Amino acid sequence: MNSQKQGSGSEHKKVRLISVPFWLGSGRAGTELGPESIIKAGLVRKIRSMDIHLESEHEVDCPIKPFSQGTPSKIKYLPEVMEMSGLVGEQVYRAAINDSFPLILGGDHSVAIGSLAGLTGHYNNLGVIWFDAHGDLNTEETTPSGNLHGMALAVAIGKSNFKLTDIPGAGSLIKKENIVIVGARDLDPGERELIRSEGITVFSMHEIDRMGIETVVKKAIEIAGNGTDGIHLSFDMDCLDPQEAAGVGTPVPGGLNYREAHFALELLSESQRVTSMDIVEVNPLLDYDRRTARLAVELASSLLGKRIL
Ligand SMILES: NC(=[NH2+])NCCC[C@H](N)C(=O)O
Ligand SMILES: [Mn+2]
Ligand SMILES: [Mn+2]
Repeated sequence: MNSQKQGSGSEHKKVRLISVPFWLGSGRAGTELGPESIIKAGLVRKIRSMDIHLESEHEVDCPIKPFSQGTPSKIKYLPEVMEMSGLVGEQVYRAAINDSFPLILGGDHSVAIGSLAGLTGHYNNLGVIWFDAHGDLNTEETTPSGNLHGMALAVAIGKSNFKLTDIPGAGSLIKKENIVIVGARDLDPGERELIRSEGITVFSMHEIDRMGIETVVKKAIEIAGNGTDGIHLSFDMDCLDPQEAAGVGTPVPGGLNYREAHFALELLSESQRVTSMDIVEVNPLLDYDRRTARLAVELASSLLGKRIL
């Protein structure tokens, strides 16, 4: 179903919101409330106040209650994650072929497997920028937790036994040279090894401290945008410092501050190369006063073109 497309990502006139209330990839309930929380924090109002057509809102009817307990494995809830990914992929694919900008609200970061399944059905060669405190590059062998959100990128590039291409409707795997991780500061030993052996580009917090967020994001756009049909931005809210975004399942100190995050998204918006976005890991149960969800709304509007002046 490859209807190859050169995505310009220019002024995203049409946005399709795809809510994915799902937590089974994270081993901890709460992220299934993320989409509702982000919408209650004013996302729809914000988008409508900008010069953007909010074309439609979909809620993906994904499994909330586990059904795979009868098949114990080291990897938790694999059948549920696969079902969710197929359903999300279908919606994301439909948005993309309709020339809409898919804005996917997670859910834990395993929902990105669904986004990428749908997007690769449409784009032959997609770049991916992955904002995250983590690498999400564990495999069945290296995962310390068995949680699939910590494996999502490995799935996307085909390094785990469970591969993106196992999802019905997915196109090809994401090429490792087209992905860039930004904001990492908590990598497991197996992830470090994989990053080294595969030569995956990671701009950790160390590089952000050293070069500044502007240089890092410009380099990330160059790498993920080089020869690709578009860039998928997968934004794990835990890339932010827990002082800004406490409502995430796996907070790690020393993350991006408020202005760095906004500036990063403004630069990505200006580049006109981003063709889709996920916002994941918002867990309102761990939040204060919906602060993390409100921040997600502001960051999404920066990406969609909101400017101070
Ligand atoms: N998307 C996330 N928040 N991932 C957290 C992953 C944590 C840890 N590296 C794991 O594999 O379990
Ligand atoms: Mn993540
Ligand atoms: Mn993370």
